[in-house]
Amino acid sequence: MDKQKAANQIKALVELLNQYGYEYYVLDQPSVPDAEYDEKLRELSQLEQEYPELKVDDSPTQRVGGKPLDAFKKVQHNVPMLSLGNAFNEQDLRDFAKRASGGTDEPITFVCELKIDGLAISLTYENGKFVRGATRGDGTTGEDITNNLKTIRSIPLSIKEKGTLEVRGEAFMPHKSFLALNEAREEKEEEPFANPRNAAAGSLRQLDPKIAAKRNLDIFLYGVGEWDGSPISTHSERLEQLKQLGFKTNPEWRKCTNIDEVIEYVTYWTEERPNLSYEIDGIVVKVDDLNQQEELGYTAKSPRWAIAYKFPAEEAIT
Ligand SMILES: NC(=O)c1cc2c(N)ncc(C(N)=O)c2s1
Repeated sequence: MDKQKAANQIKALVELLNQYGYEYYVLDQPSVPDAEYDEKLRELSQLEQEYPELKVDDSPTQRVGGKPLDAFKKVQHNVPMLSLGNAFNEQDLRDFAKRASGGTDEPITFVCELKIDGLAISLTYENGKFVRGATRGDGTTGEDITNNLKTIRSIPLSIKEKGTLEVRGEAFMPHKSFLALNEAREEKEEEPFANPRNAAAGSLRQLDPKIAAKRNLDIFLYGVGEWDGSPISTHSERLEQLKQLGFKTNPEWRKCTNIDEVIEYVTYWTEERPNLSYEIDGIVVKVDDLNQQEELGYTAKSPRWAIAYKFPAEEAIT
């Protein structure tokens, strides 16, 4: 095959395989059997071996790349990644809603989302390419873990969005991956991880991306940092936008037109939580309207327009 033909074939295979990967890892609705995916991946790897200079950054063969690092570089978050104030009971939630309405009884629309028990991360895309992934760190300075995040199959290596876009979410280890990992560790007489959150954090702190790649991590995106994207007026529109851009968002979010509906949602998920395939440690409640969020602003370290309801700590099953 001549070089131009190889370049066209590589481009077509990368696009096709990324679409297959999106269907499988983001939508959980594969359109082709695994064998077909594997066959196309083999064809792409062979072409890239024959023409290494034709490799492109968003090729699925580049997910587990990079040599082990000596250390992680520090990175600055231009838009700080803030922590959330906590609520521990119904009254705390009602007090939050009262403050959010400025003490009036004017009804406020909230968005409730599951609080994923993982590691807060930031993903930056430039001209559609995934260029940097970082931990939250202390909110203003995090660590560059790009090579490890590239191994998470539900993170797109390219999106159809020009300019700079920074999205934020939670990387986590699904229950199934956690149980398998601890079983393997016990067989090797290694210390098991105490919980999926520690396992996810430990995996993303690996200096060798080949180890992170084996940990079957996943991610849900739920917000943006730096983005001059199309103007929208609510957080719920933001969640829809993230989904349209090809990001994996958690499907259980719900718009609540008053605090009673928020409490209903919290009650439902307190019961339903054990049936999820991943760990959650609470519910995040946000004011939906972005102008109202701006009016409410921030305390020194948290937004006034959001709160994290924390589930009561589970008694350790002895
Ligand atoms: N610290 C934070 O701001 C957040 C932390 C989390 C989390 N662990 N899970 C979900 C959300 C969400 N859907 O907004 C947030 S927001």
